[in-house]
This record gives sequence, structure tokens and C-alpha cells, in this order.
Amino acid sequence: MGQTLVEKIWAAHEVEPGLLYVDLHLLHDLGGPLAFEGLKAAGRPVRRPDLTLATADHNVPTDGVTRSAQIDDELSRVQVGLLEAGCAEFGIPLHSMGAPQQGIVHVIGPELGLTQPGMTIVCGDSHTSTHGAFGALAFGIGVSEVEHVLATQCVVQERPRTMRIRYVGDLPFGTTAKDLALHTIGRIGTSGAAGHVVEYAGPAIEALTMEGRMTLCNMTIEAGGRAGLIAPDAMTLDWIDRHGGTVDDARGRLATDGDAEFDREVEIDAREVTPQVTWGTTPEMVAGVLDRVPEPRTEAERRALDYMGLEPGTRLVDVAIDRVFIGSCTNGRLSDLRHAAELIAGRAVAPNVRAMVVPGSMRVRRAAEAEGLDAIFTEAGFEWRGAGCSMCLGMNADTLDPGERCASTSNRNFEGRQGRGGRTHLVSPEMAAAAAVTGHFVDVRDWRRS
Ligand SMILES: CC(C)[C@H](C(=O)O)[C@@H](O)C(=O)O
Ligand code: SF4
Repeated sequence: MGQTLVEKIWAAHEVEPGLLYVDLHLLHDLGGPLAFEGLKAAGRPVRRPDLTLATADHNVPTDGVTRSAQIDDELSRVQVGLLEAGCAEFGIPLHSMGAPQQGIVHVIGPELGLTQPGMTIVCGDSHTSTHGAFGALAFGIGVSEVEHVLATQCVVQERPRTMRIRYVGDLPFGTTAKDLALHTIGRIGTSGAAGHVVEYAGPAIEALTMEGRMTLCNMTIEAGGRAGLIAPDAMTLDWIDRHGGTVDDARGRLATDGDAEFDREVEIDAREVTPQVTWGTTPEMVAGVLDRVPEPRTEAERRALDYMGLEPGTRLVDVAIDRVFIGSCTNGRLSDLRHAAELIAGRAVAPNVRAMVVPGSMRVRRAAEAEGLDAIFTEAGFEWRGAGCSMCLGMNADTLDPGERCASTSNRNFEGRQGRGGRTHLVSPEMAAAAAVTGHFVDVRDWRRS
């Protein structure tokens, strides 16, 4: 019997049963500092600093501050400072605040040509699955595992179960990878992929750009998956080539064999995807923009509606918003900014809305500026910020006030995620841009036709 892509990568990295060799270890300012403490206490060096790369993203202010010592918030200042000190001590390359390549860890890995097919990639962060877009087996690990990888370049892992989500048909006009991801989670639920590594397949996947594939793989975690990945193709190799990486031939051809078997197979009709808006406090509480806020079926849904301040039966297009956040490792890449800017051009942010764009990396920011996207955004009334996680999780000063309602391109709409009492609606960059202009959700397909 043939093997799945994941089984092939697994077999090529298994040092002994349950122990995987790690090709690339990414660190950020939350997991890194704690792991360094552990290493220091044990008196161990970092085994392969050359296969390790760090960046500051979670705690970084986006208001132009370029040195960790200048961060107002004490905890954030300490965490970024510890990352800087630890990287210097252990010889780990770091893109910290003020560095030209600083950015969200899952944005900079691919952008630097480091993320490649067939690799094992780990990071102390659940959305490491993003890198699976390149045909890598990429997954999040816990802090103690980060320390273990730093010390040994290996990670203890239970063999994951395999799952394939195969899409039938093409994505309809005016819908995006984000809509595909949200629609999928709406179908299978937030534990629909629990314990599995998901391989995405089908014509709708082949037609996605690399950025779209990253968005989809990123959100695998929100369906409970361990990781998500897509077999490499010519587009993958071309993207890596344009970003300065070189891919080994055999790895570039990696794919699931025709007769391989998955533990689970799910089929989803991509033709049914519409622009999606979440109405609740988990990504599975989602509907099409033309739908209404549903009657709650469970206690959790009742609670979610209460928290979100929404009445069942309200049309989603009638829901007014206060804030817009375009950014995050889900949708903070150059093409996301381009798509939002296309809709913004020549229009203005609604008077009662505060909208911000936080590029996923400083490189994305510079590239966007070179194309004049920053001018489009600022002329429309958006704030144009520095790079980082920012309002995706609100660890810096970019947060919602209690009760504020936000159209956000990030991946989690949990209670308090963007600030205590804040209400998050997950959408695509296009939907966020259109909502910024009108002050409520709109069917972006109409705008794209006009
Ligand atoms: C802080 C970090 C560990 C966390 C994650 O693992 O995803 C964060 O990035 C998030 O998105 O909530
Ligand atoms: S952008 Fe958001 S989801 Fe991504 S790593 Fe940062 S906090 Fe996590």
C-alpha cells in the first residue's frame, strides 16, 4: 500500500519510534524566553542554532517603537528583552524589533525562503501549521518541547492520524481562501480534525495561491487539527525560488501515493462557499454574509450570542462594526493587503469606524509601500502600522474596548481575544475592507462585480 505525504515525511525524519528530527525550529517572544531559562538551568547549549530562527512578534507595539527597551508595557518589554538576551547568548539568529526582516513568525519563515516541502518544522505556537502550505509537516509544540528541541534538535511526537479534506469543484467568484477555511470549520466543527494531520486536496486547492494555501493551512488548528498541509507543485517551487530558497528535487515532488489510505476522508463542495462571517465565539459559529444570526441550539451558542450582543434573526449585513483589523499570520501578507486595498481605493472608512492595517512582517510593509498600498489605506482613513501579531490577540496596545465590535482577518474569535469584552467577527481581508467603508458587513461579491 502506498503512503500519504505525511507518512513519507514522518518516515524520513524518524530517528527512533516517536522521535522526530527537526529541520527548522522557529522561536518567538513568548515560548523562547521560558525555554532559554530551562536550558540555562540545565547548563545545556543549543544543538543547532543554524537551524533555529527567532523573531519578536506577539509583544511588539505597532506604533513605530523600534527597540524593546522602549516598550511601555512591562511584561512585554521583559519578554522581548529576554528573547534578545537568550538569542545572543545561544547564538540564535534573531529578527527583533527594528530589524528589516522582523515579523510574525509564520509570515517570515516562508518569506525568507526557509519553509520548504518535506521538512519538519516546529515552533512553540499552534499556527505553525501555516508552513504546511509548502508541503512541510509543521506543527506547534509546548514550551518544554521547545527546550527539548533547542537542546537536541529532535521532538518527541505521537504519530498523528491522517485525514484528507478533498474539495469538489472550484471556489466561486468573489470568495477567498479565508472563506474556504471558515466554511470548512463551519462544516466539520472545531474538533472536526482533532488528533489528525489534514492534507487538503482537490482543484480548489490547486487553484489557490501560495498565500491562500497558507491561510487555509493556518486555520487547520481552529478545526482541532495537529497540522495541515498541501502537496508541493510548480507554484510552490516557484514561490520558494522567488524568495531565495532552493528545493531539493525529490522533496519538490513529494505527494501522497494514489493507493495511500487516510484514517479519515472528508469531502466538501467548494462551490457552496460564500463570503463568511463568524457570529459567535468559536470559528465554527460561522455563516454566509447573507444569512441571519441563527437561533442558538446549545448553551454554548446561547452564551456566545449573549457575549456578542447579537439577537437571533438579525441579518449579518445589518450588524454594525466599530473596528477593523487587517493583519495576522492568517491574512497579513502582501496579497491580503493588495486585495483589501483594491476595495478601499477611492473610498473612505465610515466615520464611526476605526480601522488599522498591521502588515504581517516589515518586509510585507515595505513591499506594500513600494506599491503605494499604504497611501491607499491612509487616504481612506486606515491606520498604517508596524509589523506583529498586534490585535490578533491584543498583547500590545492594539486592543478592543469592552463591547466594541470588530471585523478581523485573524483566526480566533474567542471571548476577550482582542481585548476584554471585545467582540470579534472573523472575515476575509476583502470583507474587512468593505465593512470598514460601510460600517457594517456587506456582500463583497457585489463590490467585486462593480
Ligand atoms: C501565544 C501562542 C502560544 C499562541 C498560539 O499557540 O497560537 C498564539 O500565537 C495564538 O495565536 O493564540
Ligand atoms: S498573528 Fe495571531 S494567530 Fe498568528 S501567531 Fe500571532 S497571535 Fe498567533
